[in-house]
Amino acid sequence: MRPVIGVICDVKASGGHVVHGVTEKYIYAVANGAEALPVLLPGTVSAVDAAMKPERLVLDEIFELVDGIFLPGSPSNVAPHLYGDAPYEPPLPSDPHRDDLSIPLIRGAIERGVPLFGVCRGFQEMNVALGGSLFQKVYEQPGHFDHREDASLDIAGQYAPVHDVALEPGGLLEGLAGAPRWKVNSLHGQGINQLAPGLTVEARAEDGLVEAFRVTEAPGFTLAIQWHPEWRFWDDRLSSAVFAAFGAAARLRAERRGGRALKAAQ
Ligand SMILES: N[C@@H](CCC(=O)NCCCC(=O)O)C(=O)O
Repeated sequence: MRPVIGVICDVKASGGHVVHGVTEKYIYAVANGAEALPVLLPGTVSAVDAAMKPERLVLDEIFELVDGIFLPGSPSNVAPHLYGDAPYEPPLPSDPHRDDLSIPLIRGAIERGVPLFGVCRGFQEMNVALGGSLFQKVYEQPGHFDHREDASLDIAGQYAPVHDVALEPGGLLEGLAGAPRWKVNSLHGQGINQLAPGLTVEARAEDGLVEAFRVTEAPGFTLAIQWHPEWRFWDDRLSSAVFAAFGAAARLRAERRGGRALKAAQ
C-alpha cells in the first residue's frame, strides 16, 4: 500500500472565491516519482465571508494521517517579517495563509521525524522556519546571478536545465547522482541569505548561492532543493532518484507505524 504524503496548498483569490490548490506536476511527482498517495493540505481558511472564522489544520491530526510532507514551489514568497525583514513597496507576491500552516508544519515534521521534502518556495520556507533568512531579490545582490527563468520561452524552455550546481562531497545528492556536478533548471527571484542553524549544504550554484540542503540531525529524509526536480522527473536521473528516496522514507515510516493511517481508521 502506498504511503500518504501531505502536500501543502497555495491559497489564492479566484473569481471572488478563495482557492486552495497545488500545481499538477507536484501531485504527479509525489504519486509517481515517490509512489505515494498525495493528500492536499489546505492553508489557513481565511475570512472571505465575514461569518467564517479563520481556521487552521491541527498539526497532530495531520501527522496521524501522513507519512511524509511535501512543500511545492509557488510564485508567491514567504512573508519577510518571518525572517525579520521589511516588505518591499509595492509588496512582492505573498501567501500568508500558506505561511500560517507551512512554518509550524515544517517544525512539527522535523520534531516528529516525519520525512520532509521542499522544492523552490518549499526550500525557502524550510530555511525560514528553521531560523534562516532570504534575499528578496537575488538578482539585485552584487556577486549573484539572475536565477529567474527566461519568460520569453515556452514552459518547456523555462524549465530546461540552465546552470550547474556543485554537489557537496559525501552528501545525499552526490550519492544519488553518482557525480560531483549536475545541470539544473532555475526559476526563482529569491534565495538563501543566511542559512538556518542545523542545516548542511547539499549543493551550490556557481555564484555560491545555496541550492540544496538537508537538516543535519534529522532522523529521516529531510531535504530541500531550490530548483525543480518535479518537472519531467522521469527524464532526469537525479530527480527520479530524489523522489524515489523520499517515497522510500515515507514507506518506511508507514511500515514502522503499522500501515496507512487511513486504513487503521476504517
Ligand atoms: N517566489 C519564490 C519561489 C519560487 C518558486 O517556487 N517558483 C515556482 C513557480 C512556479 C512553479 O513551478 O511551481 C521566488 O521567486 O524565489
